[in-house]
This record gives sequence, structure tokens and C-alpha cells, in this order.
Amino acid sequence: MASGTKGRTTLEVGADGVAIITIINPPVNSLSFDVLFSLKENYEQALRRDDVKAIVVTGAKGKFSGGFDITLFGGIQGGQLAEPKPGYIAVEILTNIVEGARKPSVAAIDGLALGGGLEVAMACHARISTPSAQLGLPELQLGIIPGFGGTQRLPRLVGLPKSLEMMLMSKPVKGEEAHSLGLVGAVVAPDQLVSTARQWALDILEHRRPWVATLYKTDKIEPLGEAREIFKFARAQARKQAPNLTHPIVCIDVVEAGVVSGPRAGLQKEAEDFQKLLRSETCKSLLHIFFAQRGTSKVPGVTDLGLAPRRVKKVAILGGGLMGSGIATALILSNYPVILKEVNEKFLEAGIGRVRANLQSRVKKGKMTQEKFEKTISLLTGVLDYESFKDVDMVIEAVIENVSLKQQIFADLEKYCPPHCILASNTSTIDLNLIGERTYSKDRIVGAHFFSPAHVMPLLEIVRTNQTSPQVIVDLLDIGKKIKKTPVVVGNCTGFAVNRMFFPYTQAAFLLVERGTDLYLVDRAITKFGMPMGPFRLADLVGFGVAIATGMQFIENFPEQTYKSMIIPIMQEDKRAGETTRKGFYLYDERRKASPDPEVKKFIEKARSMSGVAIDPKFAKLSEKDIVEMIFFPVVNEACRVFAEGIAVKAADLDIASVMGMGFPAYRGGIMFWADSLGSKYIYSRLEEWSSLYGEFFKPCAFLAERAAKGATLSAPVEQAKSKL
Ligand SMILES: C[C@H](O)CC(=O)SCCNC(=O)CCNC(=O)[C@H](O)C(C)(C)COP(=O)(O)OP(=O)(O)OC[C@H]1O[C@@H](n2cnc3c(N)ncnc32)[C@H](O)[C@@H]1OP(=O)(O)O
Repeated sequence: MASGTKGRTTLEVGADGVAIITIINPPVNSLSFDVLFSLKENYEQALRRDDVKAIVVTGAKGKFSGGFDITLFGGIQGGQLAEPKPGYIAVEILTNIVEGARKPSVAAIDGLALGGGLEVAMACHARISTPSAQLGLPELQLGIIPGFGGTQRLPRLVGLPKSLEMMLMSKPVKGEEAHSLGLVGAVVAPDQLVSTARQWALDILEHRRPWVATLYKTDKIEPLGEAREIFKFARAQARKQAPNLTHPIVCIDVVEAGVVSGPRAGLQKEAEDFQKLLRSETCKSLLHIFFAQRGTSKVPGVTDLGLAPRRVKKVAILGGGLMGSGIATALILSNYPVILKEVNEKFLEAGIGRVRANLQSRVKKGKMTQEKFEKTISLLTGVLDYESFKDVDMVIEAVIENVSLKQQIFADLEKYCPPHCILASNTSTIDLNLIGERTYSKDRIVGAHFFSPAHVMPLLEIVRTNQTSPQVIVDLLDIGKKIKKTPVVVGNCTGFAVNRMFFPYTQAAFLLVERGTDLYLVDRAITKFGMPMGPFRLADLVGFGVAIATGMQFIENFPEQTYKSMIIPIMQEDKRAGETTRKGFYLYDERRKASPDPEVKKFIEKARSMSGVAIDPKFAKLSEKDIVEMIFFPVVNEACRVFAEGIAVKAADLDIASVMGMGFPAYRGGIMFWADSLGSKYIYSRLEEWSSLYGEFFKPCAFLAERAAKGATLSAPVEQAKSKL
């Protein structure tokens, strides 16, 4: 059995009689079993030693602890790693030894105190933090609940509503807020942290400060009747926000058990439920997403070359439309000076207005001060020519999807920008080789595909051609991280990774309704599956103009994979363009609330007759499961093509692209992970059956056929699978 060997704690006793126990396990001082056992041993030693009067627990290098070592969960789930009996750490170590000690201990928190890290700190008799420290219990983002007593101690320190919010939203608080909540006793500068904690521990010993065993605190817990109302409300909210997830409800149940039956009973239930949740599919999927997200910035042949990102001091953006203004907002929010170029005064004014509005909305929501607003907007300069492009380090073109216009722009950019300048396009579908056809410096051309609204959506698709230099990719990865996006590096083709997966999603929906499935039923089934909205509601949101323009690109480039439906063009003829015209597949009131429109039926009938298909009674009676599979298996099929073509380097990158670019539910692990949970054979056989009944659109690709024949997973690396085959 693997031991989870990693990390340790150290013990150092000062002349003042305070023992400092330091957690050491880079990079985030996570709590491996070795760290936890070493913590126990050092505690026991400190309690035994006569020269130790009190204890301070802290973390090395400015980080208290990022929580239990997540890399060990896989081993526990797979049975390769032995784990202590339930409650051993929460009860025997943290409650009986740390909290129950005859010597007081204080946690000195800088940097991170997350998950198990905060749980260790809460077992101490007091906590001191720095202002920038982050304290939280984010376990629910991994599909589990806190397992080291956090469900019992956090409510007793900050009250039920706040503790439930912090756990259910996986939302940490910073030092000052932690102080006002009562989670920490004082906030001090980092250089005073340990000395203050030492003194605090001695003060507790000498009764100058209270000696608090948090588990038995009751003053912050609401009376039972009120508590029950809080739990009821929290359950209703959790069910509304994530109807497919059970672990938020389990978390509330466990907190309630402690309030109703006492904290020891609460600890017992926490331990049992933690074990169960750790083995759930939701936890496995969310863990996969955690690591996949961190893996996207590791690109073989690019990030392993030892290249350091160059400093980008100034960025120019071409086009101040929805995308350009969103990108400009994202950049100035991260302190990049930006030049926004438009073709005339009117458009320029409108573009700058959009950026201002994006920032103003933050001010309105209390997320930005007026002072910060002024400072941020001052980083934006509007221009009408290329004069000021001579010293920019990166240009992002964000004009309309018109090939010849983009070709002209890139040829111009080469003339006006310095030779080191990165030439990026925000195209969502057009092949970059086409865009750069009239340029010489093709190594500088790269795709920077943002998703709308660009200052909000978390994904950045970085598109490389065969000629894009690794340096340019490293630079863009760095910028992506600085503007808080998750970058995914993909190869060049029409639609790249995200839009190639989106295309069959919409197409399958058209096929279904033309054959008789109710369109609102399709949207309902897909939202129940966990997508933020169904394909028809999405088409309304994106707008029919964009849908037709991108659709044309696909039809031209992948004719054999296309289901040719006329629904959208027919509806557009009727002056429907989606949500902007308040009429699309839905009707929209002035508050943008969507309601079904019975008139849409007639457009579907017309499209049906143009496609030459008849209503099939089977389609009118499809179960929700069938709808989900008929919509998503073509997406899986396309993801397989994208993977097999090398457009995505790793299947996990497609998982992230689907979660962050399409809204695929993270708790299903992303498109490829989800597909593997169903099995390549099953998906292949269903697609094969539908393709014989309903046409080429469903035809499984060679990659899928091959993997299904061998019973291989879809996510296995292409080379590895090849060698297996
Ligand atoms: C029983 C208990 O209740 C159960 C638990 O404690 S479960 C764990 C609860 N803790 C968490 O959920 C925190 C998870 N981590 C994070 O949110 C973020 O990593 C962070 C805020 C700590 C740091 O973020 P950031 O500075 O952006 O760095 P990030 O790239 O995410 O992480 C740095 C490295 O630390 C690793 N890491 C982060 N947290 C870790 C953890 N808890 N265990 C093991 N490794 C961890 C990351 O995988 C990454 O490794 P890599 O360099 O090999 O890719």
C-alpha cells in the first residue's frame, strides 16, 4: 500500500516556553498523512515536555495550509492507499489531543488556511491572521464536506448563516472579515504574526485571554427554532442552485446533526458522511476537474522548453464591439494599459462606453470603488489609426468574422507594430492560416479566443498554428493567468475546440425537433442534465446572426458532419434574431424573462418540409435520457475527432474546454470524462444505430470506433492508445 509519504512538521521550543510547530509540505503545505501524524507526534511531545507551556501552530513560507493533500484522494478511492479509521484525525488528533490539551495553542495564519488547514486552526484555542490570509472550507467544490471537524466548529465560531454560506459556496474570507466574524482573534502584519501568536498563547495560559474549546461554544449558534428555519432555507437554496447534487444537502444535515444532537454526534456523522462522499462519482469528477484545470498550462513541447514569458506592457485591441470591449475590460482590470482602435468616432465612443458600462456594473454591485474605477478606465485609450501601435507588445483583433477584412488587418499590423509584437485574433471559428495568409511573420500569429462576456467568462482558448512560436504561447499563457482566465492551448482548425463541440450540440437539437421532439422539452432535459441553458435558449442568447455566420463556416468545412436545418434562417426572415429582438425560440419580456412561443411551431413545420423529413412518433416520446444522449453523443463524437486530430493535446483539456467554454457541468467531470463513465462501447453502439436510422450526422468517427472495438477509454492519450491497439 502507498503511504502518502510527503511533508512533515517541525517543533522548536523558545526561551519563553512556547513551542512552534511548523507545517512544511510545499507548495501549499497540504496535510498528507505524514504531515498529520507528524503533527500528532510533535503535539504529544510538546505536551509531555516540561519546558513547553504553550503551543503555536503555523505554516512554512507564508502559507498556513491548503488543506488535506488532495493528491491522496485518488489512492484512497482506488483502495491503493490505506486511510485511518473514520474520525481518527477529527476526533482523536484534533479534538482529543489538540483541543483537549492542558496547554493552550494558537494558530498563526498567513496565506492560506483552507479546508483541513482551517480545521486544524479551529481546533486551536485562538487564531491570529494577517490581513491577506484566506480562510475557508472549500471542500464542497471537490464534492466532499469538511472532514476534520469543520462542519461543527465553523458554525460555532461565525454562526449558522455565515458558516453555511462559506461552506456551500466554497467561499473563503480574508483576514479582516475573519476578524469581524470572530473566526480570528486579531489581524497583524506578517512580520508580527508569530510573535503575537506566542504572546497570545501565554496570555491564554495566564488567564488574560479566554481559553476557548470551540467545539463546545454555543453563543454563536442560533436557538433551535431559528436554526431549523435557517437549515430549511439553506436546503431550498441548495436544491434550487444545484438540483443534481447531494453533497450540499449532506453538509447541511451534518451541521444540523451537531446543533440538534450535540457536537460529538455531529463529528461522528461528519466522519461517516465524509467517507461516503469521498467515493461518490461527483467527488471523482470534481477532483478530475481540479487537476485538469491546473494541467492546462502544462503543454508538452512548449512549457517544458525553459522559456520565460516576456513582459507585455501595452496591448492594442481592434474593434470595440461586444467582444473587443469585454477583452479590453478584462485587460485593464488586471492593470494592462490598452489602446482600443475603431474605424470611426461613433464606434469608438460606443466601444469605450461598453467598457465603462462593464466597470460601472462592478461599482454598482459594490465590487469596485469609484476611485478604482477612475484608475482602471484611465488605462484605456481610444484611437482611430495605427499611429500608436509602434510600441505595443500584443494586438488582439476582435472585428467581425470576415476573412478578407481580417487578412487586411493582419497585413497592416505587420507594417505598424514592432517586430516582437504578438499578433492575436479573437476569431471564434476562422482558420488562423487563412487570417494570416497575407503576412510574413506567421510565427507571431496566434488565436486568443475569449468567450462572451470576455471580462466574466473564465476560459481563454489559445490557438496555435504549426508556425506559432512556443515563446508566443508561453507569453499568452502568462497573460491568461494574469487576467485570471484558465487557458487551454489548442491546434488550429475551423472552430477550434469549443465551437467544434458546440456545433453538433445545436445541430442535434435541430434534428430532434424536426423529427418531432418538443423544443421546450429538449431545453428542459438539457438543463436538468446540468447545462446552464438548453440549445434553443442558447441560440436566442447568442443571436441568430452569429449562429448563421458560424454555421456557414462549419457547413463549408465539415459538410459530411452537418445536419442542414433551415430553422434559423426561416425564423430570421420573420425578423426574429433571438433575445435582442425579444423574439427567437422564446418570447422575452422587458426583464428578459423567456416564455415559450406557440408560433415557433409553424417555423419548425416549414423547416421540416424543407429538410424532407417526417415526424417520427418515437421522437415525440423520447425520454429525457434519450434526449440527453442524442444531443451529447454527437458532441462526444466531435470531441473525439478534435482529440484524434491533435487539436487538443490531452482529453482533460477538452473536459476543461467543455466545462468552462460550454457550461458542461463540472460535477460530471467534463465531456470526455463523462463519456468514459458511460463507456466507449455504449456510445459507439448508440451512434451507430442512430446513424443507420437518421443519417450521417450521427456516424461515429474512426477514433471512437477504434476505442470501442478495443474497449479502451476515450481519454487515454492518443499515442498510448495507439500503442495499445
Ligand atoms: C478533510 C478535509 O476537510 C478535506 C480537505 O481539506 S480537502 C482540501 C481542501 N482544500 C482545497 O480545496 C484547496 C485546493 N487548492 C486551491 O484551491 C488552490 O490550489 C490554492 C488556493 C490553494 C492555491 O491556488 P494557486 O496559488 O492558484 O495555485 P495552484 O496552481 O492552484 O496550486 C499550486 C499547486 O498546489 C497543488 N495543490 C493545491 N492545493 C492542494 C492540496 N490541498 N493538496 C495537494 N496539492 C494541492 C496544486 O495541485 C498545484 O500543483 P501543481 O503545481 O503540480 O499543478
